[in-house]
Amino acid sequence: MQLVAEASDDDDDDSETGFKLHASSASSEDMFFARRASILDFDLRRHGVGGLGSKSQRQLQRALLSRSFYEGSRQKLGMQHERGLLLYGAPGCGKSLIAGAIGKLLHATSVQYITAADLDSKWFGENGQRVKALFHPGSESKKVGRLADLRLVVVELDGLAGHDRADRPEISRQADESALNLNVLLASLDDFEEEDQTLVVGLTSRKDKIDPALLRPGRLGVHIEVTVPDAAGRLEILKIHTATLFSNNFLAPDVSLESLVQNTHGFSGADVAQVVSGAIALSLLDAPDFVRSGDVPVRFIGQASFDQALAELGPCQEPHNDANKYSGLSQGFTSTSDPKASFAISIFKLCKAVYHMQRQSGNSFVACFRFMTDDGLSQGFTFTSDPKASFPISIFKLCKAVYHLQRQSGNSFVACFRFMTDV
Ligand SMILES: Nc1ncnc2c1ncn2[C@@H]1O[C@H](COP(=O)(O)OP(=O)(O)OP(=O)(O)O)[C@@H](O)[C@H]1O
Repeated sequence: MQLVAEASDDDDDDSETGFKLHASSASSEDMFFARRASILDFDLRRHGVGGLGSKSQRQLQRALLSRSFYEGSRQKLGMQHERGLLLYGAPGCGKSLIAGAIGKLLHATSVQYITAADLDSKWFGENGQRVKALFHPGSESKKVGRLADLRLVVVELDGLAGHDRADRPEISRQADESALNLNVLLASLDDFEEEDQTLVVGLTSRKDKIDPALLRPGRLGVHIEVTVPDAAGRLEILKIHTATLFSNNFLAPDVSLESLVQNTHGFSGADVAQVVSGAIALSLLDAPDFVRSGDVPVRFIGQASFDQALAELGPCQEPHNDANKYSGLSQGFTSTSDPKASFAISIFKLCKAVYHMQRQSGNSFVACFRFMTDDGLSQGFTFTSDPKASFPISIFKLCKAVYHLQRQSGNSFVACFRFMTDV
């Protein structure tokens, strides 16, 4: 467990739970006022999160609104707090970042991150008592009259609350521990009193693996999908990650964020951030004297460094999107097969998507495949269609190659397509 946000240095030690309560120097009234202002004027970009669409922002705003009311006013309105939220979606798209941003936006008194490893190593075998205590520190705040205190508990659910391990005897001990921790988590959420000053945010990249019992209203009842950013989202993320370079005048005039947006289709927020940090590092490596002196001239980082960072990251570094996201994209798309569907169905869906895309974009394509095994992604391959061959021949050859690889590697695949209109 890691305590990542603290409102004040003025701490009271809570020896029962082992966690610290932070006395806020602001009055309850000030805290509610600040919280209300940020909820009403909801914009996660201010807290460093780009690309979260207006629908998801609105959903989040609605879920947090009750936190802006004094207890009495909330009860008069008959409004109930959401006890928990679930942020789910592809890795590296900002789930943890959003959880942290929620903490800032709500002026949370503290934010605690808990992973399955924390629970397994520290609390397993203690009947979950300490885990329960972890979820109920809000009552301590109430006892000492800090009515505006709000704790955010962020739980990494992957590896904790899954139900997929249960039928695999070789990992039954892990499954037992997972089940115990899940039960403790469920019990803790159920024990919440209405006025508890704790909000739980669960994070997962595999919502389908989470026990549905955890996801019902009253537990982690609000589900917000955090998707791979679209072009507008990538621009927001690029702006966020280049803001310091920009304000310190380190970007050369030839840097075009729009061209980076065009060339980062299918990239997660983390990939985009990596392009920016890669460009900074590459331009500094080319000028060791500046590194030695620590005196970097203005307009130092040019488009070439960004292009090089992009080339090093590769066109299919992290194929993230799922099969339904292809429509309306002109540059390419990423498809992930449904692990529950047969291979034939998955490849049929993929071909349908490729076919629709091809009608918009021309004949030639580059396809990059990776196959998923239990251990993660196997190597996969890249396929470039022959510009002289007809589209059906090309897609047939691709399917044949995919079929052969699939026989060696299992059922599921991740495919990343790009269409070349001008070849
Ligand atoms: N939407 C975004 N806006 C701005 N930066 C982002 C965004 N998404 C990712 N990043 C960058 O990538 C980093 C990693 O993102 P984060 O850890 O929040 O992803 P995640 O979805 O929680 O990933 P995982 O599921 O692998 O834990 C962030 O610290 C940030 O630098």
